[in-house]
Amino acid sequence: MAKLFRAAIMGPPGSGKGTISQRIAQSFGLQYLSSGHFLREGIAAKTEAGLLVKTYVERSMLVPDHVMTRLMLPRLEQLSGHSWLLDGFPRTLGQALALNNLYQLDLVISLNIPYETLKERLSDRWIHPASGRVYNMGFNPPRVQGKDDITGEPLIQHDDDKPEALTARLRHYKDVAKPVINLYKSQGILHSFSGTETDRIWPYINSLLSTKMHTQPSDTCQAQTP
Ligand SMILES: Nc1nc2c(ncn2[C@@H]2O[C@H](COP(=O)(O)OP(=O)(O)O)[C@@H](O)[C@H]2O)c(=O)[nH]1
Ligand SMILES: Nc1ncnc2c1ncn2[C@@H]1O[C@H](COP(=O)(O)OP(=O)(O)O)[C@@H](O)[C@H]1O
Repeated sequence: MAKLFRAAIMGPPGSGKGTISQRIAQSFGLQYLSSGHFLREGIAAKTEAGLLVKTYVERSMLVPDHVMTRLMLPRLEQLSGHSWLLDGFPRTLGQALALNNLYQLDLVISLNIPYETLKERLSDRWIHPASGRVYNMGFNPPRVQGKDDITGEPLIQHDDDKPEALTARLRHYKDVAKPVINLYKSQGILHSFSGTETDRIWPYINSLLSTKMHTQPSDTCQAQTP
């Protein structure tokens, strides 16, 4: 059997993790798991996990590590036999160490995007809540304004994408992400990308993954894009 490929993508809110993950999933056939989307799905379906995390997610506060690992690690177990890409998990050192005990990641992508760019993008971010598909009125607008391309259902904006919530979110992201980034740097698997446009960063990520996965081919499972 081909060697499985396991990757994670990190970056502040609005840095393009979801956009790039969808491209990676489509191009390379990895299973894509977004922690934020997974949590919101549970909240919408009122599952036990959803009820547990609701107050944290609604206030943009980090869900405690022990809850997060209890939810995410069994999801990864279900993906055994597949190559995967994680977006939004691990977010803290505690989560990274818990993941590390079970899986050795092959690659971590870290996105460095200027603050002004993040602010602009998020004020214009629209989401299809059921699937997690992301739009931006300038960069990738829906075909019909305010409607999801696939289902035609209405798009929404997250409250925590508003500029007043953003500065605190970004500061918090940096503090929490630093030890995680240092861990992956020390393991030699961290690849950082800087810029203001996803379309300019994407060719570099595409080429990195082609090289890495060529020497370490993924399984042939279907991409599961949200
Ligand atoms: N203008 C512009 N918007 C972008 C670019 N890349 C992504 N976006 C949009 O910026 C917003 C944030 O991107 P997203 O992938 O959701 O970021 P995440 O929070 O890191 O997952 C979304 O509305 C995207 O459509 C870009 O290069 N230019
Ligand atoms: N790994 C995680 N650890 C703790 N909380 C998380 C994690 N991933 C997601 N969350 C929760 O879900 C919310 C939404 O996550 P996400 O969609 O990744 O948004 P963002 O990156 O824009 O903050 C976060 O504000 C947080 O409450």
